Amino acid sequence: MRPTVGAHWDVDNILQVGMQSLLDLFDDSCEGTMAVDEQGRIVWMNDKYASFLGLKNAEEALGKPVEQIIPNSRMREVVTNGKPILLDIMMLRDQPLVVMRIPLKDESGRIVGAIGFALYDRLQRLKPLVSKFAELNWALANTQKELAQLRHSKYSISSFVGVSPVSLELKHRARRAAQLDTTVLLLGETGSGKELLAHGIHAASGRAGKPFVGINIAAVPETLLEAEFFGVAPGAYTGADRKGRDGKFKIADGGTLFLDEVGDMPLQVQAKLLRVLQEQEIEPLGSNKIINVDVRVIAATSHDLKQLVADGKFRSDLYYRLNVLPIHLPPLRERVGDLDALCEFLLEQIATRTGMPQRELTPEARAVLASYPWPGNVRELRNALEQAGMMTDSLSLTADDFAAILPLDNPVSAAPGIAVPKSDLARQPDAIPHEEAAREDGAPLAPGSLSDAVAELERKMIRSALASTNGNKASAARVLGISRASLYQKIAEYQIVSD
Ligand SMILES: Nc1ncnc2c1ncn2[C@@H]1O[C@H](COP(=O)(O)OP(=O)(O)OP(=O)(O)O)[C@@H](O)[C@H]1O
Repeated sequence: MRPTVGAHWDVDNILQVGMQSLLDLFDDSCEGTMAVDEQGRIVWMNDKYASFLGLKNAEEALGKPVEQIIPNSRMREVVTNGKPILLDIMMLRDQPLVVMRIPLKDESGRIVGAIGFALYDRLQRLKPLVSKFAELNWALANTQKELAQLRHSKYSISSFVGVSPVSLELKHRARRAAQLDTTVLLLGETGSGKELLAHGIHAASGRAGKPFVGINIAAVPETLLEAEFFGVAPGAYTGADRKGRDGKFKIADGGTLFLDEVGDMPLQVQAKLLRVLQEQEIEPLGSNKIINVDVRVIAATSHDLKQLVADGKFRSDLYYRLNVLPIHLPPLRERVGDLDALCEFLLEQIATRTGMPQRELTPEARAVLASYPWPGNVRELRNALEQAGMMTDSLSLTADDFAAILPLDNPVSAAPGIAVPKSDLARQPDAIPHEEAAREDGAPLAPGSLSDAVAELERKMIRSALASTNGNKASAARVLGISRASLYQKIAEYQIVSD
């Protein structure tokens, strides 16, 4: 027995009357009203809403699936889960509508449909809310557009500057690779243009309109790599990842995923990558749902992958899977015929970026550059040109300008795994020779905490290593004898600015 209120009212009555009054109120104050059945088909609509929607009359909408008449409608959601949406803003015909949707249930509680109310002309009191919504919508659309632009390739194959026969052949191979939708493996020393070429291949491929997503495997801590690749399901973790997030494979869906420094991938992740390459499906962490993806992989490495396979550090099955279409990028010293074109291009780029006048090279300077082994390849060449330009006001860069920059007497070893000459370290303003750091002369060190001193030493060593490898982190990590992941961590920790 339900409790009664007063003499003539019982609770059921109050609810019924209350509901009727509420519906009347909404019907009266809302311009648009409509109802759907349990299948999401429109069963009723008022004439005002019909005319707002551009229909001749309400009958035109009857019996149609709601989305056919109102594309953004969430009425079906309400019918499916039985939960009301009491206040929502919906864009319709480029206009914001304040809407309310309520499920309709029969006496047994079964959902039989839903009713919706929309306000559009009389929004005066809700104006601040609606303007805020419009602002946020606009900002979101802009950000999405920017992101999409960023994810599109910045370069084409012709951005790879090179006129020597070997470069022309390389670009020819890249163009062919672009037409085939297979995995590509780019092999070459650091700074030789692997990433640039990967962008170019993507841009020349049928996937050009879709995202180009890059990931530097060496820069991601091992523990985060799987999440970075495959994503995280909502609720799998607490904290920032609580809501879940897409992995790079999902983001690159339809486009190209560039796996830089693939040789640095831990064995456990290699097994998972192999599966994705074979099946074209991923399983986000913490979910047991398989998601299909359509991604073309371009992998790159400066390591000898075959050697890594022989050493048991790289899976041979993954190696064969990646090595379908290998492209070898020769080091700069093997294509000196490109130097003039490259210098001209880089000097122009530097001038544009720095706002300084564009420099030229004297014939002697060209000869000096041609005789240098360029272990850091084009990246090192650009740094050398920029440094030389900063040291003189003259429009011409001479051999002397480079003498102070390039260690000609003591060339850096050309192979990856660079041995940095001491002269190199000493030339850097921050460098501290080992002798000084050790203070074998017994001179007292300034007092202070040991950890501060160690941090300072680390900072200086990292700066020196980066400077002597022209900002190449892979080589700098090797010089320092630490993993690349820890170098990246320390760079972030000490806020060291590097290329
Ligand atoms: N042929 C080229 N023409 C123009 N710019 C080039 C060329 N090769 C390399 N570069 C430039 O040199 C820099 C290094 O190139 P990139 O990052 O592609 O090398 P990488 O081989 O991927 O190096 P890493 O192995 O260190 O990642 C970039 O700024 C790139 O634009």
